[in-house]
Amino acid sequence: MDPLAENFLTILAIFCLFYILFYISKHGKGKGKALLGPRPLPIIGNLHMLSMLPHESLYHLAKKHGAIMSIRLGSVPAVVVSSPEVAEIFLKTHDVVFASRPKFQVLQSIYNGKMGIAFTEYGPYWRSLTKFCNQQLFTASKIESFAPSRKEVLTHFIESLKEAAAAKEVVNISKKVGNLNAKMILNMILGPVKKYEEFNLKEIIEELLYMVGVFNLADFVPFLGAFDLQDDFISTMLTELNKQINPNGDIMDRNCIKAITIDMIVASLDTSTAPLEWALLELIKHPRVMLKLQKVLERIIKKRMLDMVLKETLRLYLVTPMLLPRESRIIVNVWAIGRDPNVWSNNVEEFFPERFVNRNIELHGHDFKLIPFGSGCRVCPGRKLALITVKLILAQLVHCFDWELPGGMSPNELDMTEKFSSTLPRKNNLCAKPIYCM
Ligand code: HEM
Repeated sequence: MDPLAENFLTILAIFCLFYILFYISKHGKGKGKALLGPRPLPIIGNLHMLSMLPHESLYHLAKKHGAIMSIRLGSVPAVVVSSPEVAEIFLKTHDVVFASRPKFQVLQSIYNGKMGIAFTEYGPYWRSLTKFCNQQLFTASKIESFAPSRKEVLTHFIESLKEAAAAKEVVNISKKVGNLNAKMILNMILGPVKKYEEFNLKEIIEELLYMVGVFNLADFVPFLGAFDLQDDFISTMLTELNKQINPNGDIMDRNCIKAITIDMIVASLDTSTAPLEWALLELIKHPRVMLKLQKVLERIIKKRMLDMVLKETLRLYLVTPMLLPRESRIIVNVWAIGRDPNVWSNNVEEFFPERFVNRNIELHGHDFKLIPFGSGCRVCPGRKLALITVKLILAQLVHCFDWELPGGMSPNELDMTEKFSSTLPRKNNLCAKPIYCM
C-alpha cells in the first residue's frame, strides 16, 4: 500500500478508536469512566493473565471489566470486544478502518514474498484477489459443479463406516471425518485426489498450523505441474496467469496463485472438521437432540433442525474464537459473545439447538450475535462452501448411523477439553462405534 495511504489509515484507525471509546464511555454502562481493563505489569503487560486458552481468560476478564476492555500484550495495547453491539461498531460501522492484518514476518518466507488473501493488508491487492475469489471460485454454480465429486467421496466414506459397523469396530471419527473433509475440499481446490495424496498434504498442513514458518510448502507440493487441469480452483486461477489484476500493476503470477492456494488449504481443512467433531460429540451427549434430528432427517423438512444443530455448535465451539488478528489490535472475542447470557439467556453453556426456533439468526456475518465466519470485508469467503460440506457430512453421520461410545463409556464421561491451535479442535480424538440403522 502507498505509505501515505497507510499513514492516513493508521491515523484514521486511531481517531476512530478514540471516537468509539469516547462514545462508549459516554453512552455505555460505565458512563463517564475511562475504558476499563486489568492493570498491566511492566514489560509483560497482561500476558500473565492469559492461559493456554486465551479466549477463555479474556472472557473472564471481560465479565469483570466490561464488553470493551483495554489490555496490554507485552508493550502492545489492544482492545478486546466481547458483545455483539461493540463488535458491530468495529466490524460494520468502521469496518474498513480496522480491516488490515498485522504483518507477520515469518509468513513472508512461507508465501515466497507474495501474499494471498488471509494475511494481506487491506488495500488494492487484497481487494482484487478477494473480488476474483468471490466472482470466480466461490460462486454458487462453481460450488454446485462439485456436487457429484462430493457425493462420490461421501459414498466411499459411508461404505467404510458400514464395514466398521458390521465388524463392530470402534472408529476414530475425528481422523475419518478430517480425511473425508480434506478429500472433498482438496478435490475442489487442487483437482483429483490421487495426485495430492502422493504428497501427504494433510499432514503437512497440520504441521503448518502448529509450526508456522519452518518450511516452504512449495518444496512439498511441486507446484501445479502435478495436477490435472480440470475446472478446479487452480485451473481457474491459471486462466488469469500473468494478467494484471488492478490498475496498480499487480500481476496474478505463479507466486500469487501459490499464495492463494496455501490460504485456501490452510483456511479450509481443520476449520470445517472441528465443528463436525463437536457437533457429533454433542449429539452423542444429547440423545434427545440426536433422535429429533434423525427423525426430521427422515422427513423432507430436514433442513431447519440441521441448521439449528450447526448454529448451536458454532455458537459454543468457535473455530477461530477471536477471528483472525486485525492490525489495530482489536480482538473480537466471538467465543465470549457466544456465551453472553444477555444474548442467549441463562442456559448459555447448554447445547440446546431449539434456542434458534423463531430466531432468525443467519451465519453470514450480518447478525453480530453469531459471527463464526467473521464479518465485514474480511468475512470468510469460503463460508458457503464450508456450510455445504459440513451439513452434508453431518447429515450422513446422523441419518445412517447410531453411535455408541467404546468400553461402555457414558456420554457424560466424554472429554470436552479444547486444544488451542489455530482452529480450536478437541484435545483428544473422538472415537465411537457406528451402528448402521437404515
Ligand atoms: C467451518 C469452516 C470455516 C470457518 C468457521 C471459517 C472462519 C473464518 C474466520 C472467522 C475468518 C476471519 C474473519 C475475520 O477476520 O473477520 C476466516 C477467513 C478466511 N477464510 Fe474461513 N472459515 C471456514 C472455512 C473456510 C473455507 C472452506 C475456506 C476456503 C476454501 C476459507 C477461506 C478463508 C479465507 C481465504 C479467509 C481470509 C479472508 C480475508 O482475510 O480476507 N474458510 N474464516
